[in-house]
Amino acid sequence: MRPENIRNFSIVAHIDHGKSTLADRILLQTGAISEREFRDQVLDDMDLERERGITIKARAVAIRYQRDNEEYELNLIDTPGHVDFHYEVSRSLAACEGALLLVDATQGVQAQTVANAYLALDGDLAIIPVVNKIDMAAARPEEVAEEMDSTFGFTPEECLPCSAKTGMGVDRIIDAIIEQVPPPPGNPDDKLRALIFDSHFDEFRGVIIYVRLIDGELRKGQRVKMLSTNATYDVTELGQFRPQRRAVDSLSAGQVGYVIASIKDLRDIHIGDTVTDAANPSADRLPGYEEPKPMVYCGIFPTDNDDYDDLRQALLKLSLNDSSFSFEPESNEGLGFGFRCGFLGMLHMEIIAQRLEREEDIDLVQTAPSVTYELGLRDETTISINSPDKVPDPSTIESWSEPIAKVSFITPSDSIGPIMQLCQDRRGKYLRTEYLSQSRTILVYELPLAELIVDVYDRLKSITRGYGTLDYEIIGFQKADLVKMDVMVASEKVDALSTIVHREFAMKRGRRLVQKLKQEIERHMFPIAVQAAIGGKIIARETISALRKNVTAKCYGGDISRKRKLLEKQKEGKKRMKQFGRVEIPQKAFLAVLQMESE
Ligand SMILES: Nc1nc2c(ncn2[C@@H]2O[C@H](COP(=O)(O)OP(=O)(O)OP(=O)(O)O)[C@@H](O)[C@H]2O)c(=O)[nH]1
Repeated sequence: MRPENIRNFSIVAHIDHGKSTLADRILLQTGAISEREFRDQVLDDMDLERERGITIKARAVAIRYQRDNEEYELNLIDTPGHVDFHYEVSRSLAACEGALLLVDATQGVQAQTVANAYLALDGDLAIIPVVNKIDMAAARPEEVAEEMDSTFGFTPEECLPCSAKTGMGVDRIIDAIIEQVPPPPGNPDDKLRALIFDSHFDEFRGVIIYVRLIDGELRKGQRVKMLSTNATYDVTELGQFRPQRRAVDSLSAGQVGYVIASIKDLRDIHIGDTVTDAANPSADRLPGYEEPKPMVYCGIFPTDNDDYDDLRQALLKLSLNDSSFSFEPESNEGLGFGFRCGFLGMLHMEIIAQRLEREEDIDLVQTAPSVTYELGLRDETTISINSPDKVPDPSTIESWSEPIAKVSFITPSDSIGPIMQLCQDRRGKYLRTEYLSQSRTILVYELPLAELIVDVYDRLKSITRGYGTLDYEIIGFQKADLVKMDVMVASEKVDALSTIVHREFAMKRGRRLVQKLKQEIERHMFPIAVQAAIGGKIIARETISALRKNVTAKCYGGDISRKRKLLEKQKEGKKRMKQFGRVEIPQKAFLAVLQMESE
């Protein structure tokens, strides 16, 4: 295929604005899939994605399309739409020359519409604005076109109206792709340079990498070299998804396709790397991308410790297909053996936890999320920690830094007050307000990531009755007055209950924590002091008074079977108790604290 007849494009949109439906509709209208296949959304091929309506992994489909006696190849590169997956969007966009910016005519411009539009603009892509769902009674296409004008400067005439559901307006979109997206620039006669923009692990074929050829030609059987690692591989198969996998003998400059080369481990592949010919290599590396680091951590423990090995296997399998997910063994006095897992964000965490429970059938205990902190030590070294038990002796710590997110809220204007209050309560720093239209506003704040992940998203939804959306990016680390808060039960320090808190909130949180523990720990034969402390100084205290608990006391009368049942139940309960000095702490108490939301 000549580069002049190739168009590489993506669809970017806020969640649920109809990206997958439009993608499928384009495939249907160009004859790539049948009416029946259209009904089973082909681009989202993971069950879980379909259920949540979120496209997680980027995929590419090559469409052959005939117009005016010319054959075109339209490569549609799919992108995820959620906040946690920005980096996947930008790496998919790096393989494109154009993007459809899709907006729901009933919802208007939302937080991820703005974020994705900027990613496309940063990548110098031709943007075609599309207003979708015009078949709906609640559609307000004129108003939404106005928002596109005030936010991005697209005139109402430039915005193409369509209904991905009925197919109305979709032909015009296909024409616009051919007319407005520039053909790929590369040279088929130059040395091979191909960009790896995605990869996934196939149980049967091993690693499958997705490439966009910039220059030259890639052939079956060719020995290729990865420029960042110098590793070489023989291409055993290459081809395109149309949308089924179809092998070809060669791909040339401008084309998009997949490569299979007996690569065993996803970790051998660097997304953003340049593939070249091993015998005749190009020296020029394409601009790559930096892999995102996990920012949000939580502990995942099997409810039943016998499931530990199964859980480890399951995590390993997941990490094979998702290089941004990490895990390492962790043990906790209260919860036993488990893993500390790292995620890009809250949604990423939720998806992985759900997948584990559903696909692997393992009951899990998940602790409250925390973030990565950077600690400057007195010996002038810096360490990163992602869990309170890794905090060194306080006397060695010079400073604490925490990740800061720039958060953009798009909200109905009448909710601005409560959202500003929410951000202030969460140590937020106000940046600016922009007006999107008469009734909707963009509000921008800096918030510590640790505060953002607690409940800001849920609170936004309830404040705005579901109409508010947010998007964030990590802008760096900032110094903060953080401390490690310890918990003592009957004078014994319980490491598993330590947390990292801002000094300003330590008192309040400490008080809540000891109250909670008081409720969860049963009375013993002696009084028990429950204390929260910072660096040896007690900041909160509760006392559990002494009482001899007799669970059968209420069962007067002769009902021996009921008595026995109660005693057995009590025995079972005991199994999940941990002894700390003279005190038994139930697993429930650890969870109550580890899952407690900070306020
Ligand atoms: N009435 C109407 N509904 C539509 C239209 N396009 C999409 N939808 C519906 O809107 C919902 C979301 O559509 P999707 O295509 O899954 O949205 P998406 O943007 O791919 O969502 P993510 O994968 O979560 O990013 C689905 O229920 C679609 O059936 C349209 O033009 N008209």
